[in-house]
Amino acid sequence: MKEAVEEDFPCLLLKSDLETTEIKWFNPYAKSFLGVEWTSEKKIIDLVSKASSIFYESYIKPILLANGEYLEVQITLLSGSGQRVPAVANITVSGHILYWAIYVAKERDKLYQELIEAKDQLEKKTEELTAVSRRDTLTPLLNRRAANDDVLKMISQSRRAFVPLSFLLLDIDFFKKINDAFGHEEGDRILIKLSHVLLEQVRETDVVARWGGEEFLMVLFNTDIKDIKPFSERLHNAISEISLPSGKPLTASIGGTVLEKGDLEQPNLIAQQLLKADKALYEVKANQRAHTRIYDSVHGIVKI
Ligand SMILES: Nc1nc2c(ncn2[C@@H]2O[C@H](COP(=O)(O)OP(=O)(O)OP(=O)(O)O)[C@@H](O)[C@H]2O)c(=O)[nH]1
Repeated sequence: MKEAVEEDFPCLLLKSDLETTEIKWFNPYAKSFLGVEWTSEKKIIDLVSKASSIFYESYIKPILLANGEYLEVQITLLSGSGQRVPAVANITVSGHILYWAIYVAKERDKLYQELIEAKDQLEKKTEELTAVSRRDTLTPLLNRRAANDDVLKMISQSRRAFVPLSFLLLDIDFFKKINDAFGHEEGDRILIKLSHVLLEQVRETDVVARWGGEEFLMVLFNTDIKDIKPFSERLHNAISEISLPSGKPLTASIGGTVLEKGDLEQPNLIAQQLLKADKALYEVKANQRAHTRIYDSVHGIVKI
């Protein structure tokens, strides 16, 4: 076997002056990689990027003076064609001469880049999957489980600094008749249109979900009984803008309740609030429909 000679080492080997950074010697690999001829004026700072040369002065040099070596330093080389090439250097110092062993880290950086991209894509996919798993299958609204999670967050926020939360259950009037008269597909289209109307009427901090078939849950943040009245009027008006194929307006009934400070200590808080809202909804359905009623712990069920 032939003896190893300078030409055989697949890394850049250099000797340079600690202070002036003048290159005293480099191996043939460095020569062909950098595309430069050796001249006594060549300096390390001519072979690396501007950032690396600043890094050399402010960081590499002091560490070499203190420790006598600096291993696995990341630098950017400038190749003969002016390309920026990531590299890793091991440097030792003897007297005022630095000994550099630099290996090109293009592949490692490519791999690292690919790993970062794969991680980004995974995170994006996870976000997409989470969004899909939170959404109702027909409408753009949250499904029941996601709404439950979000309302629990609203409640814990309210525990930290109390804000009233209004729970409203909305149920389309005579939806069975709509399905029967115009078909299930038309029924689905109405559910979607209504969902958009609900989303338009609430604030970003509110929760709107399809709670079941033709029943929807809205939890309005920082909203008490006096705020529900104008909201409910606006909402009933907006819903009536949805026309059925017969030309008649769509209507819905709403039953609600407001979470009060004292309620926060109760167990099964969401279920408790929904029971109250449901009682109010039952009253609307049993009477005029197309209106809102609120269950209030002091007054019982009140018309809005
Ligand atoms: N098109 C469609 N219909 C649905 C969907 N989910 C539930 N429904 C229908 O909604 C109707 C609900 O009927 P009911 O519970 O009797 O209520 P309603 O006819 O609206 O009567 P009131 O609530 O008393 O005004 C049923 O016919 C269900 O089949 C859905 O995803 N798409």
